[in-house]
Amino acid sequence: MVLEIKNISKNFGGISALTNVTFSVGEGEIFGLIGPNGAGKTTMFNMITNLFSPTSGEITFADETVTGVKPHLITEKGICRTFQNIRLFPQMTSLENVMVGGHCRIKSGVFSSVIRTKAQRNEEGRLRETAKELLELVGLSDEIKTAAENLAYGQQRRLEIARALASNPKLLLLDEPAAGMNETETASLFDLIKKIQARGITILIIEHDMPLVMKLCDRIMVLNFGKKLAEGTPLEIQNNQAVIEAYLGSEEDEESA
Ligand SMILES: Nc1ncnc2c1ncn2[C@@H]1O[C@H](COP(=O)(O)OP(=O)(O)OP(=O)(O)O)[C@@H](O)[C@H]1O
Repeated sequence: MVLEIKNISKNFGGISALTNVTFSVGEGEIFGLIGPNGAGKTTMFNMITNLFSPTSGEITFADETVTGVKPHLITEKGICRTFQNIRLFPQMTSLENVMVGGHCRIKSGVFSSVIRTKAQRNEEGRLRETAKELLELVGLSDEIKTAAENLAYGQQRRLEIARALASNPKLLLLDEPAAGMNETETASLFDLIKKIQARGITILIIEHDMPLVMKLCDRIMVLNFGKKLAEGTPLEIQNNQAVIEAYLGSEEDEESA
């Protein structure tokens, strides 16, 4: 297993955002994390990337404990994420945004950056080539010089994925990548995520677009009120009575609200 989550709990003051959640993700899998609003999905991503530390429990990545490891070191170990709210540098070009994402793989230090040694220029050249290749992968080859703020919404989401890939992750966490996308954009997102999987990258995805989740994921875990409600293949999840009730319940709540 690439990622093992063991009995993770997280309390924010009096709120139990996660309670004793255990699951694992196998190498090369696309694993879906679903559940009603406020179920604890983003909190789980924040635990894995150690943006917040868990109240209790353990997380291992490639058989190594990563609980308590600083976020930038987590990236170095090979875990990278995108955020629910797009976090690009708006005035930088697409190419520059992706190059920033690859910066953690640069070895040259401050001194060589200042005097721009040959080694440093070579490294920057490699970074630029990788960034171009990733922009091609996500379908943004024609927008290399476009400032991120001038890209269409769906393009910005794909740029975020390219930037995350620039850190050369083994595990990619995608937080609602289809949010705000139209049907055509969602269809091309599906193809993109499959291409990323074909590169041998394991994917953990939070997504509310159920048709996309069911088509895309190898396995799915459902969270409800911070607890694991169910885990299984898309077919098992669709036929799980507790899951059906949790979703119908939340829809009825929304209707009566
Ligand atoms: N930093 C925080 N401080 C206090 N409470 C928090 C914090 N982050 C999350 N929570 C609470 O933890 C619970 C789970 O939130 P979380 O954002 O993980 O849910 P989610 O499943 O990702 O929801 P959504 O689908 O709406 O994004 C919620 O009750 C939320 O208010």
